[in-house]
Order: sequence, then C-alpha cells, then structure tokens
Amino acid sequence: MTTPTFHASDLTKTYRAGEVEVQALRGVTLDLYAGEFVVLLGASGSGKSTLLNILGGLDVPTSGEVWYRDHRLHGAGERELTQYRREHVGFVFQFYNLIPSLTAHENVALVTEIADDPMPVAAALASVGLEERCDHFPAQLSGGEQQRVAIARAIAKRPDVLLCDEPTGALDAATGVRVLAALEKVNRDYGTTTLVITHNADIARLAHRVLRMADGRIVGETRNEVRATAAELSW
Ligand SMILES: Nc1ncnc2c1ncn2[C@@H]1O[C@H](COP(=O)(O)OP(=O)(O)OP(=O)(O)O)[C@@H](O)[C@H]1O
Repeated sequence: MTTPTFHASDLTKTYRAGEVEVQALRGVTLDLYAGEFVVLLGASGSGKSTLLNILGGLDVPTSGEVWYRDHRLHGAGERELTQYRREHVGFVFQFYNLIPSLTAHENVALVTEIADDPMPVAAALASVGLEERCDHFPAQLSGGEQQRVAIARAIAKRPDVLLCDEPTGALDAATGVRVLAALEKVNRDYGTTTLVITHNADIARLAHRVLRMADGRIVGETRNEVRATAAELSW
C-alpha cells in the first residue's frame, strides 16, 4: 500500500461557546491516498465540514493527529497552516465567494499572482469549459458558471488537494452535473486528490471511495468498483 497523502488518527474536535460544548468529531481515523476522489456523506451536523476544515488547515483538532504527507497539521501554528494551505490546498465552497467587481479572469489571477508555479489563467478557465467567459463579471454568469470559476481559481495554483464543501448545494441538478464534471476532469487530468462533501447520495456514485459520517464518527466506507460519470447522474 502506498503512503497516504493524509493520515488522521483519533481526531476529536470540541467547540465551546460559553457553557455549551459541542463534540463535532469524536474519534475520526482516516487515510486519503494520492489521486483519490472521495465523497463524504452524512446528515447535517455529523461533522463533515469540521473534518474538511481540519484536513485543509482551516481549523485544528482538539486531540488526535493529522498529517498531510510529512506536514504535521495538529498543533501547527497559524503561520504554518497558512503556508500549507497556500502551497497545497484548493478549496471550493457552496457559495462561490468570487469578487463581484473582478472578471472571471481577474478572480483567478488573484491566486495565480501569488502562487509559485501556477497554470496560466486561461488554461484554468479552459479546464472548466469557461475560456469564452473570461471577461465576464460574476453577475453576468449563472450559478454553475460562477462555481466553475471558483473551481478554476482553486486549481490554478496546481494544488495537490482539492477540498469541496457542498460544491453543488446551491445549484439545480443540470447545473450541478456540469460542476461535478469539472471536478471529475480535474481529478483525472491533474491527479488532484479530491474530497467532496455532499448530502446527495447520488453524487457518491462518482467517487472511488465513499465515507459516511454520523455523530462525529466515520461509520461506513464503500468503494465503487464501477464509477459513474457526472453525465450519468441525475437527482
Ligand atoms: N464554530 C463552531 N462553534 C460551535 N459549534 C460548531 C462550530 N462549527 C460547527 N459546530 C457544530 O459542530 C457540529 C458539526 O458541524 P459540521 O459543520 O462539521 O457538520 P456538517 O456535517 O458539515 O453539517 P452540514 O451538513 O449541516 O454542513 C454541529 O453540531 C455544529 O453545530
């Protein structure tokens, strides 16, 4: 077995708000491997975003270990986590967070200007099928197109890892399929290790591996011997 890209062991996360404690993760152990497309399913509140945020260096666990290759993420300081995110991780969220006053090209360029070895902006937009729309502002693009710009922005710095939290959550099915096709293509073309959180079990058919969370734990894991393509999905 190859060395995992991510290795997490017995992760817990407790949020405290005044007197109230919420145990968002209650002992998560998981390995993710280079080039995998993994879907993380689970009910609202089961801990999916918390886990994604810890893997992405946006948050730190309360206890347990989490490694990205030889980067120790548990106990890392803000500076190290910022550098880790900048060098290795692309994020895609439910809401695209594009800057309204910048064109699609300029939104992606914001990232390529500070990355070490970025792909050309036009190539990033072409890989999500938006080369013709580079001069459009977000308000001139559909929700699905805006999300594809967000994916182009996330991949333009050639991250090793793409972490996607409900990337189709705000989209209708037909539009969501095009966004998923873009994620599938990025995973295939660049070998980007991809983790997608969704409530939608149908989307799990795209994955190499499907993890299910409940109540702060991983409670199930399946592997798709035959993966569906995005075009075959409907919900
Ligand atoms: N910053 C925070 N402060 C306090 N509690 C939090 C915080 N973030 C998450 N939680 C709580 O931790 C638990 C897990 O939340 P999380 O967002 O990881 O779940 P989720 O599975 O991603 O849910 P959803 O599908 O609704 O996004 C929930 O009970 C949530 O209310």
